[in-house]
Amino acid sequence: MFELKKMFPDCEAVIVDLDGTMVDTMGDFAEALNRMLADLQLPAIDVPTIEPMVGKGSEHLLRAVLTHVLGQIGKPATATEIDNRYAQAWERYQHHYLAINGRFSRVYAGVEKGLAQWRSKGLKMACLTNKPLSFAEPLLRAKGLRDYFDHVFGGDSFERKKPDPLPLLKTCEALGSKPALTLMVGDSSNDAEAAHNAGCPVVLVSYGYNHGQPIREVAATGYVDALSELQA
Ligand SMILES: O=C(O)COP(=O)(O)O
Ligand SMILES: [Mg+2]
Repeated sequence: MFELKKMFPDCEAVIVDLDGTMVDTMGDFAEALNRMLADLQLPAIDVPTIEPMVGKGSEHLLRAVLTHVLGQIGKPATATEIDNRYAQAWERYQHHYLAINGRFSRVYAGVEKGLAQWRSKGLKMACLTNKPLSFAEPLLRAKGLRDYFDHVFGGDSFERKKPDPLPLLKTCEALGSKPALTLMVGDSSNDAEAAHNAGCPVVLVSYGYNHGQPIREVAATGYVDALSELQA
C-alpha cells in the first residue's frame, strides 16, 4: 500500500497515463496494425513484437512496425522506404483504430477504485497519454473513465511528447498545480523521464508496457501493482 497523503502531504493533483496504466490496449493495437498491414499487403505482426514498440506515440509505432515487417520480407527498411509507405500506413491505421477503438482492450483491475478515491479527496486530475487525442477521448468514454478527469491531453496536444517534460508542465499549468505537488502515475520509462525532468514525483505500475524492460529498473518515487494501492 502506498499512501499518497503520507508520501506527498501537499499533493494537489494526479496526472495519469493511459496505455498500459489504465487500459490494456495491446489487443486494439494488434487489431488496428494488422488490418493496416493487410491493406498495405504486408505480413502480420504479433503482440510480443508490438509490445516493446508501444508508448512513444503512433508515429514511432508505425515506423517501428514498418521497419520490422519490411525486414521480414527481405526489403531494405531504409528511411526512404519507410517514408514512402508512411502516409498510407497512417491513413489506414487511423481508420482501423477508430473503428475498433476499445473493442479489444480492457480496464486494468483497481483503476476505477483508484481514480474514484483520488477524485473524492478533491485532487485535480488529468489524463496525459502519447496516444493521439482523437483515439484517447473515445476510449476513455467507452470505458467509463472520462468523467474522472478535468483534462485529457494526447500525444498531439503539445509540441512535444513524453519523455519530454513539456506535456507534463503544460498539464500542470492547465490543472493549476505546482509540478512538485503533482504526482505522475505511469507504466514506462517515458513517463518517469518526463516526470523527473518536469520536477514531478512519479509512481509506476508493475503491469504495463515498459519497452520490454523490467519496470523496477526505472527510477521512481514508488511502484504499485494496482492503482487502488495508491491510497488517497
Ligand atoms: O504510444 C502510445 O500510444 C501509448 O501512450 P501512453 O502509454 O502514453 O498512453
Ligand atoms: Mg503507458
